[in-house]
Amino acid sequence: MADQAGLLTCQGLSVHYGTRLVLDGVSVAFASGRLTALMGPNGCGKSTLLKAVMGIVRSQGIVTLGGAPVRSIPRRALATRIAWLPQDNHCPDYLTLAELVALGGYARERFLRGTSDADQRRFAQALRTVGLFDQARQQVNTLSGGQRQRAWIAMILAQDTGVVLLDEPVNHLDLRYQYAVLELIHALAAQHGKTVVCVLHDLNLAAAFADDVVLMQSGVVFAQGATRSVLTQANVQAVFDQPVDMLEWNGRQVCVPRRCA
Ligand SMILES: Nc1ncnc2c1ncn2[C@@H]1O[C@H](COP(=O)(O)OP(=O)(O)OP(=O)(O)O)[C@@H](O)[C@H]1O
Repeated sequence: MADQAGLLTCQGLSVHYGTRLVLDGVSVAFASGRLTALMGPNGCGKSTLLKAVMGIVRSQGIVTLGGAPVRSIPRRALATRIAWLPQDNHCPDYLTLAELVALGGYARERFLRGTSDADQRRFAQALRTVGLFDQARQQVNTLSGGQRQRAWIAMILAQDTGVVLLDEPVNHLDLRYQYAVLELIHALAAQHGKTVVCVLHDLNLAAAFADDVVLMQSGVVFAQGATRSVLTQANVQAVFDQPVDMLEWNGRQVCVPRRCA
């Protein structure tokens, strides 16, 4: 049974940027132990939904975690329960990889105590997991785009929260690391019981790794549920305005876009 403490819900969530409504009454539930892919065309509101959950943008509606309104949770406590990896991440030039990952443990540090041995072990393990342990002393700005992306993922792992929100975490990654990182993200849900929400553009990666899909269009939820029931030819064509074939291969759905010309 899903852990209710990790249940993240949005009820009637709306966001305006200025006078423009970009999220229109979104109601979704993200269960623990499951990897949910948040999908939809560019500009449909995926990042805005994650920002609204984190309270980064002003919203109407209610977000709850474990039944309690997220707004009622103090920011520092929230950082021990929800980790959010935005789409574009920047850090000061001088920061090393080890220092970046250690930032993930900041919310748990106790006043004047610094980091514990257990924290240090967790940071080292996070770096090993993303294959960057040997680069720990290297400055983040000297890493390649893909290595940098893995460094940020290590920071999120070091934060060790029950809920993990990832905005396009496999951007810039080569084929091997797309799969390695998504295996890892899937394991966070499947083996560690975390609630994992991941913005993905690649339908085939979603079909391979996601338990559930929330498919958005123009600020609303077009379909949500088990991956297989959401990633249908009709849904995909309607939302992306692109003819596709959905094939079955090795018990998995494969999306093949059709060339129109
Ligand atoms: N700070 C902002 N001010 C004004 N409009 C914004 C702002 N941030 C996003 N928008 C607009 O809100 C809409 C939703 O943006 P959002 O970034 O949530 O989309 P998305 O689904 O994550 O897109 P993508 O797949 O391209 O990352 C877009 O039309 C975008 O231009």
